[in-house]
Amino acid sequence: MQLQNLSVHHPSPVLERTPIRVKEFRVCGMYQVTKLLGMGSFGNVSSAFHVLTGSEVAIKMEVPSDTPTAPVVLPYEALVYNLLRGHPGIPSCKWSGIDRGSHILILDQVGANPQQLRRLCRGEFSLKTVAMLAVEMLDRIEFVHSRGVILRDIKPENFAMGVGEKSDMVYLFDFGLAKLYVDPSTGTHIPFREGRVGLGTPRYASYNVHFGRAEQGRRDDLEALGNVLLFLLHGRLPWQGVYSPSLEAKLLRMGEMKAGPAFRDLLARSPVEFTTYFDHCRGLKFEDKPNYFLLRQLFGQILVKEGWTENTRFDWEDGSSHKGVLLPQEYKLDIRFTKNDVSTLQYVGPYIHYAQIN
Ligand SMILES: Nc1ncnc2c1ncn2[C@@H]1O[C@H](COP(=O)(O)OP(=O)(O)OP(=O)(O)O)[C@@H](O)[C@H]1O
Repeated sequence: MQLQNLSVHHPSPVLERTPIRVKEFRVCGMYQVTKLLGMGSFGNVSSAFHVLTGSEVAIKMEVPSDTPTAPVVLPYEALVYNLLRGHPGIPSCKWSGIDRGSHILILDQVGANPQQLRRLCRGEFSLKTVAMLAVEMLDRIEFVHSRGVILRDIKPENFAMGVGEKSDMVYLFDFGLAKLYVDPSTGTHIPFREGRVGLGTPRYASYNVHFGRAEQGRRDDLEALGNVLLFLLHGRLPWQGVYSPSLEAKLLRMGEMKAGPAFRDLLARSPVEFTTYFDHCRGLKFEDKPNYFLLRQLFGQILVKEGWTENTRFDWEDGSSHKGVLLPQEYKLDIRFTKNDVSTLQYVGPYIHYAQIN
């Protein structure tokens, strides 16, 4: 297929769905809410635009429960966004506070998450695509860790491509379960605790989490990312859909699978770099700093093995040139270069700008 023929703005027959309408109203007097983007465990996220500038944002709202002791998450998440302010690939927080009794967080909008993009790509991501995403995701996680924060809920749905001019950027968002692993008053690592089970999303959680070694650290975020990448590569993880009479038993069973032959079989069906990746993560002690560079290198190695070289160059109609990899069908995940370094990813294809939930 002629790359020049790809029209980025062609509407998608697959994704042209009727948007879920929410009653139109304004937040903070200036943001006109238009539609629902998603529902989380703590509230709804809606799309809105600024009535003067027209800029589009995502508004996360949490209505406090009637029970006064019930935890409120959004003000806490706003603090984390402030800590992470200014880094590319983290939505910037434009405002947070209380409006008409609801906790509000106004954020940059993000687009399709890897799960949705995988479905767009006929349910299959190439190894190159997974490796390219891995490099970017590792960078986001390293940044968050560098600010003294661990995520504790790494899952595909918490990553997304940007929208508009930022559609070439992998974003990391949703910091509702994030936690400081560095004590700000002493600068020391938080102590290790045992006993609490099941925080985050069990499908991707590190095996430690299943066995009550639940005070998570940087190693657990990275192990969870490894599980996310295996999921994106294979489309399924062996511990999905295990049956157990109780949640506790199920978590234990999943943990056993992550520590046993089911996991080894999965690694045997995956590039050897994944084994090195998990060996590194699981070899870390609680307080150890992961070697992010080594982990990124592993996926760079996969890209080279897959035949991706810096000389694979595509020239585009608008005069730009970049280097990329063809996905199944007409979809293309692309690495765009700035100066002489791999910097961002971009999906270029007829449907891609319609990949947001609307
Ligand atoms: N900045 C954003 N731009 C676009 N959509 C967003 C944005 N933030 C959240 N969403 C959408 O809303 C959904 C729920 O948001 P989020 O994950 O932040 O909420 P949560 O209550 O923490 O949910 P969860 O139970 O998944 O942890 C997301 O999966 C996504 O579809």
